[in-house]
Amino acid sequence: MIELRHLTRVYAGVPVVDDVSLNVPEGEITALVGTSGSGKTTLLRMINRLVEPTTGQVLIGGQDVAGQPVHLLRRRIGYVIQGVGLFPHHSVARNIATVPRLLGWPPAQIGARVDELLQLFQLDPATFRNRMPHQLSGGQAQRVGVARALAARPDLLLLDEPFGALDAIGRARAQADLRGVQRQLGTTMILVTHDINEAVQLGDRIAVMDHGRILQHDRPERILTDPATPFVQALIGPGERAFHLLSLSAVLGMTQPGQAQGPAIPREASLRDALAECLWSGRDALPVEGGGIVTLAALRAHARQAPE
Ligand SMILES: Nc1ncnc2c1ncn2[C@@H]1O[C@H](COP(=O)(O)OP(=O)(O)OP(=O)(O)O)[C@@H](O)[C@H]1O
Repeated sequence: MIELRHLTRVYAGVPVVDDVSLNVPEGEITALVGTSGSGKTTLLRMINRLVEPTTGQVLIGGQDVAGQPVHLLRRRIGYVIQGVGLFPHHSVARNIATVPRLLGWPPAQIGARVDELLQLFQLDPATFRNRMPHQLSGGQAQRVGVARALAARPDLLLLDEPFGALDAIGRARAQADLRGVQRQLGTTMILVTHDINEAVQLGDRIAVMDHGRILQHDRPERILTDPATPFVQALIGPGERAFHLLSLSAVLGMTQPGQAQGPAIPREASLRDALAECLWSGRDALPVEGGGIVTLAALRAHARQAPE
């Protein structure tokens, strides 16, 4: 567990992070979302001590980070920023191996870890291991950046707008990869984003920030159906709420017995995808791959459902 206790950072007499207390559970992604200048980056950087708090504490596994040598702390905390910052004169493999080398891992173990991570990010090791950063697309470079941050199995991964520079398709792919890798490795992650869509897609929990304070910290479903303040409601965008809710669940959980016409939808597709397909193809029900159907009526009911 990562505990932020009464964290405050003051610049020129103005608190840009203002008495923030937050518990980040292990093994989950917490998305920190808010408008530009709300203090997200400053809050994130106080966790790995790139910014020192004016007052307050950060505890990781019960230990105050203030008492730990910074270079040791940062080896345990991965950090990914927009634009990646890969070392331009080092190969992909050498970039990913940065922290394991610092830690003195045996070369065979480093090589195996590099290949394992490349595979996790769907980059064929034989093709990508020896490439130089300038030979990668933006999306590939971003994935290598995340792989590098994960190489030495950090306790925590901090991500600051990691996909901000990618186009929509690259971003969707990188988000899906990150989600998959997080599920597989169980790494605790804190993700800063100004994109509520990204927060809903990736966050097991979402913390909404405004003017240096956390306005609401909860499961995405709760944030969507029960926004704590008008600001949170405005950030979600009332017109998008139903679609966000549908994007949180898969077709699999909404499948019912029956027959329907036309092409089938994959079981792992989101309910939002199913709705889009119903509207696009003019169907009231879709067959689901592997059996059963999903109906427009069920989708409509789900989009209005308040969480229990
Ligand atoms: N080193 C600094 N000195 C003075 N002011 C700073 C410093 N770093 C950040 N600030 C100010 O603190 C406020 C919060 O900045 P921060 O970068 O944490 O916000 P953010 O929510 O991450 O914004 P963005 O989404 O635009 O990156 C801003 O008003 C910024 O100008």
